[in-house]
Amino acid sequence: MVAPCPTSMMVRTKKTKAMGFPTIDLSLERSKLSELVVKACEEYGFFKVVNHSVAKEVISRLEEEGTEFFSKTSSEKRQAGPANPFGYGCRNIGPNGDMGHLEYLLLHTNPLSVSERSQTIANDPTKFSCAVNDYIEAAKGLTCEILDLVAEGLWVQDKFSLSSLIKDVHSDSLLRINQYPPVSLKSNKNCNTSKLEPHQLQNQNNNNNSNSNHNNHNIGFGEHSDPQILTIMRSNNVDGLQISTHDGLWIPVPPDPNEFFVMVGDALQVLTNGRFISVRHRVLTNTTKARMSMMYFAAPPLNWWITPLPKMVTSHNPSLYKPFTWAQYKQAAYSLRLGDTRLDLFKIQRQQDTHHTSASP
Ligand SMILES: C=C1C[C@]23C[C@@]1(O)CC[C@H]2[C@@]12CCC[C@@](C)(C(=O)O1)[C@H]2[C@@H]3C(=O)O
Ligand SMILES: O=C(O)CCC(=O)C(=O)O
Ligand SMILES: [Fe+2]
Repeated sequence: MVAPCPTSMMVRTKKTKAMGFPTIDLSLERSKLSELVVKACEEYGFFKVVNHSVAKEVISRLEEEGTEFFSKTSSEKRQAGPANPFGYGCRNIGPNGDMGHLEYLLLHTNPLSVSERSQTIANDPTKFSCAVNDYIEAAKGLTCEILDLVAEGLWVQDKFSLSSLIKDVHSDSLLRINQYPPVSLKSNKNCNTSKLEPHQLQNQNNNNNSNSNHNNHNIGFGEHSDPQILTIMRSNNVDGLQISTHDGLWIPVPPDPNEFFVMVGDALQVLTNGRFISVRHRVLTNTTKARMSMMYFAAPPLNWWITPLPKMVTSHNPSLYKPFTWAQYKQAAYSLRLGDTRLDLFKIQRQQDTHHTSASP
């Protein structure tokens, strides 16, 4: 008899659990739909949408541009970098030493910025910027549709109060195209992490603290939440994304190139006064195939205030967060590490939070 080894059993039962997350059919009747969207945001901060109205051709044109760019030589790609924060990045994530097995293009969604950046990214900059702008418009449309459903499901008086945050021309929304090269098991074994600085190693370990059957070397993108309001994700047919449930279990997200996945970001957690929690997620590399993902991060203009919607605050349920502008929140995010829970900096400490229940003598 072959007995299962105790460690692998523990990994399967305690650390990753085969369970689902919601899939929402956008063609359903509106009141049902808004109820389902709110429930998914509350329970997972994550869901998949089907029957969306984004044209396949808009998705495939961006995917082609991404494939063309990532197949260039490293020195060609480096002309579009370094990502500080926009442009081409390879392995480095953000300014504070976080690293992953990926390369990416990070762009501001402002059409002028896209047009300028495309000069160093593509051989045909006009074709590149058209593909990017069309994708951004489609992703923005889908985001607004979802945010209007959220507002309806929460019975917020102004149904457009959430979508209007990202519709403004000065919106600070971003687009990121990530490519994760395959990392073979063999190269995992041989990977020499001693070449990394101590703080980088520390970070890889931080990103690997509560997870499934993997080691430090196949982290494509370490555990984090997205700072923005909502993220719309689409990937090719290669797996790797995992989301964390509220009780810390990791759920793999099977890829679906024809559909979109929606993530609640930190700013929506604040806008709903903690009723929704931003989803922590990470990407593990595939052993044979390259994953490509397209992330649209929906954000307000830099000088706009982020505070809980009036409907979400009552005397029994006071605001959990100090008011801050999106620029202040971004500044905090960029001063911290990828996996940090940056919203802690903006939490209001109330007296009952600081009281510890202890048996009185
Ligand atoms: C390590 C970092 C990269 C990041 C900025 C940060 O300091 C912390 C948040 C990171 C993140 C995660 C979601 C997408 C992203 C573009 C963002 O807005 O916040 C990245 C930032 C980045 O890669 O520049
Ligand atoms: O590639 C993915 O699926 C997720 C990437 C991600 O989380 C990010 O870019 O913020
Ligand atoms: Fe993310």
